[in-house]
Amino acid sequence: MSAEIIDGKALAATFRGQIADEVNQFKTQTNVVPHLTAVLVGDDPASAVYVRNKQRSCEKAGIQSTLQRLPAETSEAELISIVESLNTDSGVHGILVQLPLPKQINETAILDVVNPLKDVDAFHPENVGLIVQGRPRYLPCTPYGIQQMILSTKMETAGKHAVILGRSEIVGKPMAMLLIQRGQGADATVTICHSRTQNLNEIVKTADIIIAAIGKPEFVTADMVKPGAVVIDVGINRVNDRLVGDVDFEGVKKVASAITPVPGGVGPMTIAMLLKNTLTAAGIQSGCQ
Ligand SMILES: NC(=O)C1=CN([C@@H]2O[C@H](COP(=O)(O)OP(=O)(O)OC[C@H]3O[C@@H](n4cnc5c(N)ncnc54)[C@H](OP(=O)(O)O)[C@@H]3O)[C@@H](O)[C@H]2O)C=CC1
Ligand SMILES: Nc1nc(=O)c2c([nH]1)NC[C@@H]1CN(c3ccc(C(=O)N[C@@H](CCC(=O)O)C(=O)O)cc3)C=[N+]21
Ligand SMILES: [Mg+2]
Repeated sequence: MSAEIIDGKALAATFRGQIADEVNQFKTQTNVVPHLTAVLVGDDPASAVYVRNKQRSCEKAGIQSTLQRLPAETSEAELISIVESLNTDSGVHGILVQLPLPKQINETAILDVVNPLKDVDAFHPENVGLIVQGRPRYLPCTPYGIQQMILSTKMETAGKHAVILGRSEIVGKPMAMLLIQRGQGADATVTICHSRTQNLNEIVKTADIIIAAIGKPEFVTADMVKPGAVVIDVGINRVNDRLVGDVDFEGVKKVASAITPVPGGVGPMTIAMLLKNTLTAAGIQSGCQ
């Protein structure tokens, strides 16, 4: 038996096509071009991959995209003032500050100053609060994309045990929040594991759905996976100039019922959801929603 490969690249292309149509309609109705500005401080390898693909996808969907590259030595005060000027620039609808930030910059301090209406990552505490309460303004791109991928498998998630590896604000925590909500592609029973978790292998072995987001190449191996589990690989790791996930794909695909590849899995879906959020942001700021 070999797992169904969840083709994130193809699924994302379908979503991007729909979004491009909606962007077109939006432009005709409002004369406004949705505009996303990303800020990249220094150079993180996963961020570099993201930036490249994001720029291209925005262009193809008719969304204007700007990248502000800042040197690794940029101070927290300098970055705050750049974010503040984007906040008040009415031509910019979405602001995305690439994480991780260099050591001298406190990430929370930066995310707190992003205008919540322009926060297409959904990292601002107001947006996080709305997600936790089940009334999201924006859905966090990576978890939202993953939920769409799980939905595409037609697997029932209600009552299933989802084990998330990693507790970051960008993937692990918001993923748990989406999966415990009521409704389609949710209603799961969720466990979050992290670097202090005891008996991690035994916990993972009980999962119907495994979501690996720890940034450790090929950490999840076949012996940790219950036969028939759905395995989502979020990891983006560079190993000898090759992109590998957090899951040992070749081993795990022999026991899982469905699995996402890296590349071509979660990454492209993250970008598709970012485009969707940028269009939503332009709508909110043009009084269309
Ligand atoms: N494809 C996509 O769209 C995206 C991919 N990524 C990728 O996903 C991965 C995770 O990213 P991100 O969430 O930002 O990562 P972080 O580095 O912020 O967090 C990693 C998490 O994994 C936990 N962890 C680390 N080692 C272990 C271990 N041995 N056992 C159990 N838990 C462990 C950490 O625990 P603790 O909290 O205790 O330190 C932490 O909670 C990275 O490879 C990143 O590049 C990220 C975002 C989007
Ligand atoms: N504020 C913020 N928000 C993020 O969502 C965010 C971030 N910072 N920092 C970096 C991580 C990483 N991330 C990726 C998204 C898509 C791909 C992606 O497109 N991956 C392709 C790569 C294809 C290739 O070029 O080889 C794939 O997996 O197929 C990768 C990585 C978003 N992140
Ligand atoms: Mg930092």
